[in-house]
Amino acid sequence: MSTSLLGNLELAWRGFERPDVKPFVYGTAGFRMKEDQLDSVCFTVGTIAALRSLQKKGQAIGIMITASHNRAEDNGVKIVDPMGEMLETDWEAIATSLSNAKTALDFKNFAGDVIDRLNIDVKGTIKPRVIFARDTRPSGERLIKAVTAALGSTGTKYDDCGILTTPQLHYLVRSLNTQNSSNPYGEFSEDGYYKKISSAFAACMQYQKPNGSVVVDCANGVGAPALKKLIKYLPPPSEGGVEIKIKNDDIKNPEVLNKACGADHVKSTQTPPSGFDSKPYQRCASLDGDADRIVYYFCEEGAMFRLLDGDRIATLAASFIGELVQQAGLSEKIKIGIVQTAYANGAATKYVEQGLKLEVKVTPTGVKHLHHAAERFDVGVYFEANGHGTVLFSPKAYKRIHTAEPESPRQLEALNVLRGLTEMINQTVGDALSDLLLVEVILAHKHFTVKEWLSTYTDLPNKLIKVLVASKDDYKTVSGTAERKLAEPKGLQEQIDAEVAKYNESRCFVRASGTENAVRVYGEAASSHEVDSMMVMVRDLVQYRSGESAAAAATAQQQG
Ligand SMILES: CC(=O)N[C@H]1[C@@H](OP(=O)(O)O)O[C@H](CO)[C@@H](O)[C@@H]1O
Ligand SMILES: [Mg+2]
Repeated sequence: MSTSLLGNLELAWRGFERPDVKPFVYGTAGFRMKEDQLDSVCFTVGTIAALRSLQKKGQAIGIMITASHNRAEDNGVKIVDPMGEMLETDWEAIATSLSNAKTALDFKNFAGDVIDRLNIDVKGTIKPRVIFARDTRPSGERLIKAVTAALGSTGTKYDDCGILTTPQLHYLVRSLNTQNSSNPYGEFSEDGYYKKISSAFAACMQYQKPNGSVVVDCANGVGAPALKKLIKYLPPPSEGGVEIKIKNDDIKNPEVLNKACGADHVKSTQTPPSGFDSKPYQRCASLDGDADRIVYYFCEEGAMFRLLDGDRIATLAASFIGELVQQAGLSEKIKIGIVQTAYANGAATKYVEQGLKLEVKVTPTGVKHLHHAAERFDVGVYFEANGHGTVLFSPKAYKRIHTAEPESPRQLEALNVLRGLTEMINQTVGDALSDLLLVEVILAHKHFTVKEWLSTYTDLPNKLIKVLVASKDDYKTVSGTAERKLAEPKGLQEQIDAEVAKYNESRCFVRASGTENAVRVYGEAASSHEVDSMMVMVRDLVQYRSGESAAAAATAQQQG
């Protein structure tokens, strides 16, 4: 083991001592918390990225500093693996342990153990390689210093890629690592990203004209400058391009980041961003603060709000790609599947299975789970209901699409659009900008207005609420149920089942959030009235149980 690497880390750690706060955890969204508590965590992440790169024989690892849809006082940091995917689960646990080291010596010893245990060659000639980027939060600039301190101590070669969206950083990691391969993913630069997706968009749109404009709420986040740059590469409306009208693009004032706007606000409140006064049936979309989520929506006459969420984007994409595959004569060779979580509306699942006749897989919450499940299909469409998702083409499907010989002009057209989609859709992670273009291509090809898109199926009335409990860790789900059944607290699931059975077409489940200190309750039923009443009953059951366990814990403490 390299004593100088560990010695350097030990010394440098002293500048980024762990604050005396509750344990850090690398969760579904990496580390996320108040920005003023993150410096030591960022030092840890720099160290982890360097070790991971060494383990991967010098391939580049990515670090993204963002807290997505949270307000500006929060920040977060996550690690991107070599092909642009999320960090492997085993390393999440390593990152968690290392971030909780209380002294420089602990930090050094733990890092040393990881190096020994995983047989990481720190003495050889391979240099670690890391690239990083951040969103528009002011704290990002300070946190980068903690990252670079660790990268410097480990002799890592690094690039500061500046202010980018999360999916752009994922794109860059994969592009850098495939640069000299037979199948380069794209040019390793921000411009390369815009060039790749805009030229693919133009290829997809060569046969169709867009149907009106789209208004895009950028949540006053990094999506705003990125979308402005992207627009410069897209064909202008006068030449058949889509007219994109940008809203909420104030990145100078951190106060307004994600404030009453953005994809998370729109999805969870089921209302437009505040101050939005679009015409009835105007197509609108909202990005989140780091532009990896997108939802669409519109208002009917009388300001009735209609949401077109991740479930809608998934069904739209799967049906369109299915039609193209069939037109191209490839339906025997390319199987399409959809991946959802338990939060997908039951009507969407039914529509996919019975209307589109496609297979649905349901995974636990968290994009990583969906991504891995989608990789098992030839074409895997995955979206969380909140608008995070993408479409994955397997290497086999990619090859078939790119090498098929068309036998008619109709087949040629379908193949050209499919080929465009394989380049335009971000294959590494959900990407709001690439998904925006995807939806625009599909609506143009299908000649769909938002009204027609909405009419493909009718959502079951639903509600998602958050319940604050004494200890969310008491809530454990039964494995293999995609979090739809509780194993603990004992007996609670039976009580919920008895309650839910009183309502029509009802479904309800309870699980601990992976990102917040709370329990989430999701329910749907035949009418809003039934949903409301069922949710109150289930919430009360959870709260009652939580009160009981808090009281039991207090008694145990007193007795102890
Ligand atoms: C119901 C819901 O929307 N949950 C979100 C939320 O996870 P929780 O584990 O539910 O807190 O944050 C995750 C990370 O952004 C996202 O992947 C997920 O979809
Ligand atoms: Mg996000």
